[in-house]
Amino acid sequence: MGLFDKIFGKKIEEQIEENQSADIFKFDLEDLDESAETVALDAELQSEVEIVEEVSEPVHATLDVAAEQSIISPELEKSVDPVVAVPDLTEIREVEEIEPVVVVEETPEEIETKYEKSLKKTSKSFGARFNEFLANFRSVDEEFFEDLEDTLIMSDVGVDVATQLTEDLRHEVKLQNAKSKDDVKRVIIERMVDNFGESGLATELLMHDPLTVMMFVGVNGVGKTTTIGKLANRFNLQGKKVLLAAADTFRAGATDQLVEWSRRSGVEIVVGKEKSDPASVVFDAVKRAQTEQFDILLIDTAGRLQNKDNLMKELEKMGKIIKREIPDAPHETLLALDATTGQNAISQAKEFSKVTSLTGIVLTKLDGSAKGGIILTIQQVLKIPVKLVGLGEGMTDLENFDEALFVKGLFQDLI
Ligand SMILES: Nc1nc2c(ncn2[C@@H]2O[C@H](COP(=O)(O)OP(=O)(O)OP(=O)(O)O)[C@@H](O)[C@H]2O)c(=O)[nH]1
Repeated sequence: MGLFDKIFGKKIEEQIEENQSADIFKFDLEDLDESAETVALDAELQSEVEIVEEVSEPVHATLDVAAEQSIISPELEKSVDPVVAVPDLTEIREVEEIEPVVVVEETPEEIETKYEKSLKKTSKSFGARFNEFLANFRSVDEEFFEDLEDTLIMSDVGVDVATQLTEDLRHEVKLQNAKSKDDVKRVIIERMVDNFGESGLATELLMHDPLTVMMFVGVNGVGKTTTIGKLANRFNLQGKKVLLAAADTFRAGATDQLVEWSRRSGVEIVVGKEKSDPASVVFDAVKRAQTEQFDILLIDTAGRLQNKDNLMKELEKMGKIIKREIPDAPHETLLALDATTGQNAISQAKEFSKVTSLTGIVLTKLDGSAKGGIILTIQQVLKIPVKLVGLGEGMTDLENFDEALFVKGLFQDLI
């Protein structure tokens, strides 16, 4: 049974044979394979990593809950160089000291309503385009399919997916002998929904015992820090011991922002001095997470696509440091993408895929976007599962990605 049947519960005609030509996926994931260049880089990084281990006692601090001032304490400000040994300022906050967070368990209905509300803009623009297209419907001819392809492209489905879908629909419309406007509309939506459901990608976050390490990557401003804050809060409410690592030491203010989220969600954080080596923050955080038996470590990173080589080196270095302690970690490397950027998000995903192996996508700002249709492209073209969606700026506005709720929110005005 296709996703369409599962969601909308209506009987559909027999599906045409699944069209699975591998070459519809223009994005070639073999770019991810380790190249000779990467291996050479490893050797180079190896020596850097050693320095981190031997020389650097990473600078870290835990926010004093009461303190309103900067997270960098006076002692830390005085320390000359993060590579030179500095006093260990880390302290673990007692759970009692942490600000109480109101626990509100969401019902499935509430989650569904959230999806619906967040997808309003997308489904409105989707619906409007399709209704306009169908209003011009005369007959199923070549012009019809050309217009359909244009409509799909304008709906942020992406050129490759639009072309493939149109091709599928040519067969399907014939097969189902769809002639009337309603028949055609129905076939189009069925095919789109079922195509989506056929991705077969696992959308759940991968959790590991005793420690789950999740690394967040993405360009500036897409919502990494906010997502980490929301997730930290969620895990904390589930009774998990959560540690944050502020490994974006490049952008002034990035650490402060994450510290604020740690305070709001009531979890601990490891921070580095501004411009210190992000890998040393990661190293320290992993060590602490292990020795102090944290359940989850969430790592925030800097995203500077304008400098791909540096980004690659930095992510590789962090990856090596994590793997040295925990060979199968990071268990998740999640790319945050801003839904409002539409197809640009796809280009970002392709670029990041080249520098690091992604396990999933967090699609943020779905609530402010009319371009939620890009989820269809992300899953079909990139073959990377969307695992989380950001549905607002609030602490609880993060949901696991649910295909059925998404599709329902996207298409229900058209059914
Ligand atoms: N409406 C909406 N806003 C969001 C969502 N997620 C994040 N934002 C907002 O997006 C802005 C940027 O979010 P950040 O979390 O700072 O982004 P970032 O990727 O960490 O950015 P850098 O720290 O600069 O790398 C903030 O104003 C957030 O409140 C979301 O799901 N919905």
